[in-house]
Amino acid sequence: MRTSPGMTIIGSGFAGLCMAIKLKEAGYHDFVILEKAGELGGTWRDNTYPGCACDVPSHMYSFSFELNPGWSRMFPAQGEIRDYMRACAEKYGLGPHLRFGKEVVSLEYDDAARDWRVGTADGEVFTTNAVVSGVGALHVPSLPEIAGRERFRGAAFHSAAWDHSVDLTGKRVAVVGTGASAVQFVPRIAERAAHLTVYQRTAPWIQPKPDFAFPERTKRLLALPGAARALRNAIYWALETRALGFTVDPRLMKVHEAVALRHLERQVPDPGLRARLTPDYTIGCKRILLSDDYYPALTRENVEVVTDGISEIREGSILDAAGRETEVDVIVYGTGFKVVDALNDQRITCRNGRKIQDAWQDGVEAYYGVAVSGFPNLFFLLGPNTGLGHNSVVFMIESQVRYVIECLRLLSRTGARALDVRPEAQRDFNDRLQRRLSALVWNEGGCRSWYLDSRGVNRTLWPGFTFEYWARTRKVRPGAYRLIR
Ligand SMILES: Cc1cc2nc3c(=O)[nH]c(=O)nc-3n(C[C@H](O)[C@H](O)[C@H](O)COP(=O)(O)OP(=O)(O)OC[C@H]3O[C@@H](n4cnc5c(N)ncnc54)[C@H](O)[C@@H]3O)c2cc1C
Repeated sequence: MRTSPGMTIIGSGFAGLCMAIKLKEAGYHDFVILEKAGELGGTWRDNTYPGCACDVPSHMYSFSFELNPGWSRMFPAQGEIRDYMRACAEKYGLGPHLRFGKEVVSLEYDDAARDWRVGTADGEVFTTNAVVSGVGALHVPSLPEIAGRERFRGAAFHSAAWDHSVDLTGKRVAVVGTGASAVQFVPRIAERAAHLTVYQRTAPWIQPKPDFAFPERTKRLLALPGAARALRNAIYWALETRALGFTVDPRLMKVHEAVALRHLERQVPDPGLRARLTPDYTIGCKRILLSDDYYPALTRENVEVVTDGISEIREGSILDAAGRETEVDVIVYGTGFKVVDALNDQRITCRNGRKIQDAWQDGVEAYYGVAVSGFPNLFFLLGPNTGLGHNSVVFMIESQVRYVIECLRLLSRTGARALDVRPEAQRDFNDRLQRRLSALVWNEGGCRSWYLDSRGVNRTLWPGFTFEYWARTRKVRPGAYRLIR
């Protein structure tokens, strides 16, 4: 079957939904949203593990044009965010545009027709003038390469595919990994399991989480004209100050380090355990986590932290590198995700003569994270170097969506059919970006994190303040693009 929408959006997370809403507002109604899953929501649909919540305050982790005075708490839980996204889709009438169960597997540019052919796994082809990729970076679970993993006979699952049919009450549970997800679900498991063994490879930096439920009175106040906006602005600027340490002077990260160490000291009285939980790398080089209940969970009598590494998984046990064998009934992998750099995960072939993966053989890059030279009218949301370590990515998504709409307006104004960013504009932008990044915390002291690619280059984060990105993407510089008629 062949369909010809003017525009195709891939993914129905925050990025895809925002693009769709703003397209409609700008008067473009001829578009589809292709989503591989059976419903919308991206991250907040897939991750249903106990305790799953956002670490950006609710009033900032939402659309600026769709404020929600009714957020129940400072840091929203997964279900509330998913419901917010569903409500947005409903309010802005996205239903007729959404196509579920449509996994995009190929993007082929027809240079003569100036069209993209978007192929889905079930054989449908959408011929479209422009494509916006909102595929997200963190939705392919990563399972560790551990000898014997397949031999384990008990229940075993990844946090992003939580098996709710497995009752952990009274079980001997092992958690592998201590990243952002594990820090949220470990306290919940610890309450129920007979015994919990947490296998930690790298200790995360953790700061207090100023979370609380908003009293009804506060919600009523926030519903007054301008109140929710004022709170959002206050949160925005508070979060931006965190960028001073990330981006201006890494020495400022010492303040963050002191806060985190004090938190650890307060919550973990045992010096031996504390030593094992103290990170040995610069704070900020990996995402700083927020939690008030993770450390207390690790001090429980039924919880043990193993830092020796896992050498083997057996039918009913885990053997650690110190030679200790621990019998377990269930293994939960909190081992994060295979980071999908834009379309560079080999799951989607994308070509205009040459493949996009070949264009990226020296590293994934784009112009402002949005456009890649040689691939006209293909736009990325949260593309290369536009992720954040300090503020809400929804802010970046909104900036990028506005930029894409500006690109479409440029096409309408000039009568061109497509635009292609000039290679020199992309080169110049990325050279400056990487020069700036090389001096910052993510490259300090041999720090390794998923922010860096296999060559140790940061292709993930925006190295500055988010308002700087917002200001620089407000207008499209026509000189940066080649217009194709
Ligand atoms: C557990 C977890 C917790 C997080 N917590 C935070 C947090 O606290 N703060 C924060 O700022 N960020 C957090 N993030 C990052 C989060 O992913 C982003 O904040 C945001 O949700 C990204 O939105 P997105 O629309 O770009 O991607 P996603 O939400 O990942 O949505 C992408 C969508 O595209 C679909 N898709 C992918 N490939 C295809 C394809 N080939 N064809 C069709 N559809 C496709 C996916 O199914 C998905 O629905 C978290 C991520 C995870 C996994």
